Amino acid sequence: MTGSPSTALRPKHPSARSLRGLADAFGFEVRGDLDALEVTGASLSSAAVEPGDLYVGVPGRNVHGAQFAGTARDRGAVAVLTDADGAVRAAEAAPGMPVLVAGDVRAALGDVAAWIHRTAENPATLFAVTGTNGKTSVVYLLYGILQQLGVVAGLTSTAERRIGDEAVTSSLTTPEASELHALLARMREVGVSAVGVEVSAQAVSRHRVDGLVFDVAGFTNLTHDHLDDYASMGEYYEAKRELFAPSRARRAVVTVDSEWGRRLADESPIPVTTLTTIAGVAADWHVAVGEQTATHTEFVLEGPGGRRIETSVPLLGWYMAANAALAIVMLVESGIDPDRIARVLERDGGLRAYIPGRAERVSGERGPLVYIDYGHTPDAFLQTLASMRRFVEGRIIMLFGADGDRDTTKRADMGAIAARGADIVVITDFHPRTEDPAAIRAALIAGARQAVPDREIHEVPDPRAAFRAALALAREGDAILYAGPGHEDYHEVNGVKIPYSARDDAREALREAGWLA
Ligand SMILES: CC(=O)N[C@H]1[C@@H](OP(=O)(O)OP(=O)(O)OC[C@H]2O[C@@H](n3ccc(=O)[nH]c3=O)[C@H](O)[C@@H]2O)O[C@H](CO)[C@@H](O)[C@@H]1O[C@H](C)C(=O)N[C@@H](C)C(=O)N[C@H](CCC(=O)O)C(=O)O
Ligand SMILES: Nc1ncnc2c1ncn2[C@@H]1O[C@H](COP(=O)(O)OP(=O)(O)OP(=O)(O)O)[C@@H](O)[C@H]1O
Repeated sequence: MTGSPSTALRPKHPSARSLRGLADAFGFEVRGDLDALEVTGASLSSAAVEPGDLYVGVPGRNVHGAQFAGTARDRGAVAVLTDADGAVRAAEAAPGMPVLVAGDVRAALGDVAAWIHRTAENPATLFAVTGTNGKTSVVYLLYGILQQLGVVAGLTSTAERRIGDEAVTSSLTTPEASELHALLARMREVGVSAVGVEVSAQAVSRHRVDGLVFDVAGFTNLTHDHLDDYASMGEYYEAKRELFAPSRARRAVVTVDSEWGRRLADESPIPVTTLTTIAGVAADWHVAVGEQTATHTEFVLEGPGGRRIETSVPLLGWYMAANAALAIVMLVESGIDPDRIARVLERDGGLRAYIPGRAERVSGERGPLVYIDYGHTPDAFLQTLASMRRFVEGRIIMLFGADGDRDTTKRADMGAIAARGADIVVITDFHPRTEDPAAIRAALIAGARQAVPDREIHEVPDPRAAFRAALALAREGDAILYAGPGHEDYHEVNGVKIPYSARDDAREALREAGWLA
């Protein structure tokens, strides 16, 4: 695998298409002369424009993108696509640059990007995964099983975008439509025939997956998160539900462990296959979770016609069995013979998957177990702690912080769940962004204290010092769960991304302590 800095992936041999043809195909009003102009890509970030691009100026929360048309032109953009307001700004910023005018630019972008990159022609099998927790995991599990089946696969997730063995770091969970279609075009060039796409609620609301029809859309769960972007859980649910419409997906696989999942299965207008981990809940497929160890989770998946797959996933937590089962059923719904999947999993002794920063064990054979996790919701805390309790012999020390400038209403619950589920709690800073980090820590500590007044709590603002404090408290047989940073390689303070990899730092601290060679 090759890692490289975050950068959008574009096709190496893009087709040049007539700008006039694009304007005609979409009925855009044209200002300026388009004749003889050709377009090879699209970007809605002026900094990411490549020569031959259509620069897409969208009205944002902070600024109107059209005002950066001058920078986009300097970088080689051939024209601007924007709205009426943006057209005025673009004319000021880049006089003489041709402008295409749309009513709602974001709403047009998916189809425009699909047209430019011809992604509707010979598409790969497309899988979408949504839900509050588990999206990245399911996308990696799909990718892993597809590779075991000998399929050249791709993925886009919060952690990485992957084309076969090539990987780049992600910024958004779901790329903007311009980037997503370019990525799919690049994947087609190298023969990728199946792609897993992690779809956030924001992506559906903001048209990032427009211009695509997924073959199978999967749903994991819905729990408290993003209530800064959505006014209520009901609105958050509605945003996710939109993915399960005939214009966006052909069929669905829905985990019906929760009330939200059952509601989605009932309300979805596309064909739905259901899956549950709960005995007694009616569903097409049932998952029985078996032995859970520090490295593996065993499970049996049973479905229609007496289908039975008994296997394991090399990841911690009952929910990874649920995630793996969802991936398997999605593959079955895409047309892959379940017996073939069963044979391949048996041949390989289970699923092969590595998910960066999802309960990733960084400790070695000696000393406390140390996991770095991406969990940043109350439910993720609850599930991971419960899973660890099943095999951790000693104490669990939980280290975490909470995002600044993001859903503040979940902080008390995060503190409370940590205090109830762990033996020692260490509170640190985690992307305070523009908020006062001390206030974020105070909210977490208040939640923890209210739930368990006598819980041992340490407050250590600097994450490096906090991990070392947690490690100093740990003995052989204990475990440290460092929740939040996952795969990330930065710490965001006041708009500045300071390099910080919890995984690397934890390994360094383990070496300093003599626990790791
Ligand atoms: C709330 C939200 O989704 N915002 C996204 C949105 O920003 P915005 O509308 O505020 O844009 P803006 O800053 O006003 O800028 C307007 C336009 O000008 C462009 N611009 C701006 C400045 C400049 O110099 N040049 C330039 O071209 C911007 O690229 C943008 O197109 O469009 C931007 C451009 O793509 C995104 O980077 C930005 O994501 C921000 C960073 C974000 O944090 N989004 C989160 C909420 C998000 O989408 N999260 C989900 C879910 C994660 C999860 O499940 O946990 C995700 O899919 O990542
Ligand atoms: N099915 C699940 N149910 C509950 N919690 C889960 C599940 N799968 C994973 N988790 C927890 O949620 C954390 C995040 O997992 P993952 O990255 O797969 O979710 P995600 O939906 O992609 O999150 P995000 O959208 O924030 O990237 C994990 O580290 C684990 O703690």
